[in-house]
Amino acid sequence: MLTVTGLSRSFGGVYAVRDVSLAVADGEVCGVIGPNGAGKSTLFNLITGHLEADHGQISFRGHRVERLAPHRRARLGMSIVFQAARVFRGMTVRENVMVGMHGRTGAGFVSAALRLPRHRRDEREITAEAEAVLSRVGLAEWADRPADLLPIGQQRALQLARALCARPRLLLLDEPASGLRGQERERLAALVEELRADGLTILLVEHDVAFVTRLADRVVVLDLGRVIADGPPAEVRADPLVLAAYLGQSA
Ligand SMILES: Nc1ncnc2c1ncn2[C@@H]1O[C@H](COP(=O)(O)OP(=O)(O)OP(=O)(O)O)[C@@H](O)[C@H]1O
Repeated sequence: MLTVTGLSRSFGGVYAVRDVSLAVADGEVCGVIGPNGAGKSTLFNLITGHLEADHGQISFRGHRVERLAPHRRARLGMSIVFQAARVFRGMTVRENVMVGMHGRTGAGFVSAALRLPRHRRDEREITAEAEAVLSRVGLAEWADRPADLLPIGQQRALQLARALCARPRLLLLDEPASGLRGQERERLAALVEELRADGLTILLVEHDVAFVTRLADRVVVLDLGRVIADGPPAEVRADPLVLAAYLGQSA
């Protein structure tokens, strides 16, 4: 699904990501962890196209994408949930999902303004699809509530719903557990597990090691911009290099 080869990016002569290679197989949940400043966010932004690499290649579903703009990578099937993403205030949960879907329908502004039959059909389809995606993330009962009044865990689920509307092949999650407490974190983990069971491929960049090692089939560990371990969670957790990287940080 995704292959990253020899990817590097520096800021002011200091490498944030250095010669990173990794591969994510179809249907896999791949986690990326690492201590503070390891290069996780930089790697995430290089893969999505929000940062440009100095060197290296990124292949996505057989296409070379490292020079493509983010929206063109999205069109190939990458969908992103950003850490800092917000919901639209003053809109309901359902509207929050629908607003991103309008760009995808065939009928344009004129048919919408004149309320032509094609526009009305599109509206019906969009509403039905929004309902489906909200059920998928467990928000169906919240559809008519103002989105900004949802608890943070459900706002995170709403962001996932919006990302799913694009029918992605690869879902990229940037620190999805940040700011979530016990039960909310559990619910998000269950949701990611369901999406995996549906066959979605997921790249999960996350600070919370327990959250990642529980969900991921494979974990890539970064430290100081480099990959220091890559393997099944149990193996990675016992790796002396990984332990040293995290212990070094707490020391
Ligand atoms: N835009 C930037 N300009 C300058 N330096 C940057 C920039 N972005 C990242 N860096 C540096 O690159 C290194 C890696 O940062 P990055 O944010 O990718 O790490 P991280 O693993 O996501 O860290 P954290 O877990 O703390 O969010 C850090 O030393 C950081 O200071």
